Amino acid sequence: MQLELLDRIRSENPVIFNISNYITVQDVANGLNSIGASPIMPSAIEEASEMLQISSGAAINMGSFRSNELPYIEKVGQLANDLNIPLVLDPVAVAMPYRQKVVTNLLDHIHFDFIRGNAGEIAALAGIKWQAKGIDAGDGSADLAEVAKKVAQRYNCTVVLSGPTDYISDGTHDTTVTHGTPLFQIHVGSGDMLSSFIAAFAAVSKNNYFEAARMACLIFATTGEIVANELVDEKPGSFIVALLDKLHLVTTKEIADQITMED
Ligand SMILES: Nc1ncnc2c1ncn2[C@@H]1O[C@H](COP(=O)(O)OP(=O)(O)O)[C@@H](O)[C@H]1O
Ligand SMILES: Cc1ncsc1CCOP(=O)(O)O
Ligand SMILES: [Mg+2]
Repeated sequence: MQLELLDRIRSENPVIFNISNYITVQDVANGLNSIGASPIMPSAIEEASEMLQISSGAAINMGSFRSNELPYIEKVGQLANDLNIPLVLDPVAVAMPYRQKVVTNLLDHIHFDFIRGNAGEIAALAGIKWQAKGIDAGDGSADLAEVAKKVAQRYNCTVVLSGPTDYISDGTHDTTVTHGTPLFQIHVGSGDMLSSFIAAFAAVSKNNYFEAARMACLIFATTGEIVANELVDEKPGSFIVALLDKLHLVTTKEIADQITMED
């Protein structure tokens, strides 16, 4: 288990390029900054290349794209592939038909090293029956480990299917992260933060993308769990402030003390 990837993010301070949604862009920027990475969120197609050349990871979030931004999104994806920059896709609400068409088209042209979504989103990409609900996971009875594995094999990438348990698969290896807190669900942007964290962990992982995904999930969820244990009531506003503070301060020893032998 490479908890030291957290220390490496803090010492290397990798630039992480993001196409964010406009709802949670500030959480993503502050989250990356808190953990020790350096976020950048450009929007002009003319500067995509020069911005990617200074970046060590990239995350594309499909939460609020406009159709006229699709050429920019494709260009960023292609450039990240050309430059060998680890690339994460967050297919927000992809069970909706128009988004499904756009995202599957993107996946046909660009190689994403990671796809991170909730159960509703990853089940939609797997073509498995599931009652998705907009940006939320929704309901269903599929075997989530199998759902993650199917998408990983279909797109030759590492998949993180997040939720109360995070399922991680690269199509060959599978693992889970069982830490976290339900408070993540009452803060819009938790999933978006996790997707950009995966890019930051991948940036310092020396191409061990399965471990990067596992450590991003474990460190994010465990930090949230530590914060939730210190909150007296269910307070979404206090949670995000305390989470950003703790992401900055948490040590690998605190994480190691919080997790169990099976992790
Ligand atoms: N009920 C829960 N208990 C513990 N952790 C959770 C719970 N729901 C979500 N998480 C955590 O919240 C983070 C965001 O995941 P998720 O809520 O699935 O994404 P999204 O916001 O895209 O739906 C992940 O780190 C996940 O482990
Ligand atoms: C509310 C909303 N609408 C489109 S994207 C978005 C934010 C999604 O954030 P997350 O997937 O992290 O909950
Ligand atoms: Mg989401």
